[in-house]
Amino acid sequence: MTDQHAPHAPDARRCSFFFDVDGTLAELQPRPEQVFIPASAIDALGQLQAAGVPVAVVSGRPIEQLDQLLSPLQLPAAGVHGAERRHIDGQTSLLNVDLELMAQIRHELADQCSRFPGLRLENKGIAFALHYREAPELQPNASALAQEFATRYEEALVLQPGKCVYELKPRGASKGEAISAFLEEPPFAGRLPVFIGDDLTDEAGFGVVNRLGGLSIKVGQGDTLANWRLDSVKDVHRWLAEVLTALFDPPPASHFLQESKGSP
Ligand SMILES: O=P(O)(O)OC[C@H]1O[C@H](O[C@H]2O[C@H](CO)[C@@H](O)[C@H](O)[C@H]2O)[C@H](O)[C@@H](O)[C@@H]1O
Repeated sequence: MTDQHAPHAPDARRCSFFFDVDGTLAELQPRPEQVFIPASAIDALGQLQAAGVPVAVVSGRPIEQLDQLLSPLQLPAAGVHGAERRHIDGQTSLLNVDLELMAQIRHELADQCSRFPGLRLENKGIAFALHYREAPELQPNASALAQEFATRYEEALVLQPGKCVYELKPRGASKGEAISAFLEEPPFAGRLPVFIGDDLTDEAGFGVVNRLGGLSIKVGQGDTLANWRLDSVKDVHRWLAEVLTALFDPPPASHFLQESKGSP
């Protein structure tokens, strides 16, 4: 990683923007249900969209939750790490998932998790997250349990480590695939992709964006495929404000974006 700053916020008229949510648009919180996106950031995203700039959110959360977090804005969205995708026309595509098997897995996981008070099971219907943020001492147990289920149900599930969480996502779900698919469709197609994310699940998106010569931006520390870096969620919000300023006024220099080097 270098300290080199990006020269300018990109020209939004030429870009398609993809934003991760937790740790990027929203500060992390002890519990998933405590998360919120500041109204100013929602407003900024709405202004971009209203100006005809394609904007989508790409998250590990289900789209239903993304709509609540972004209310009153409703954006094209990829949820559950790309397993669900809502297009610009409001139609949603879903990965083919065996719902009966997922219900059985949920049952078994809930049963296993009850052995570890403090370990929180987030049930997303077609994916599961084992959160240990509030009980860090349970990290090895969460890891072992997630690994056991990923192995036992390898035809259906893939282990996705995250921040104080081990997620079991449906096989085939990928943020990279979701961003690729958006970029094949109007209004995203033919524009420079910009993707901002903070976590391991975002690396697949960074890879896709890099191959297309776009702007990949990692929030915070850690090895990454991303070419640029922002230090914090607050810097994401400031950078977003810069993008808007550059869209409506002459572009100012960016003081927040730093070039990043290193692989995950
Ligand atoms: O892809 P994202 O939008 O970044 O979502 C990733 C996961 O975020 C949530 O978990 C994380 O954020 C929580 C709230 O800040 C935090 O408590 C937890 O430790 C983090 O792992 C969410 O609960 C997951 O469903 C998302 O997949």
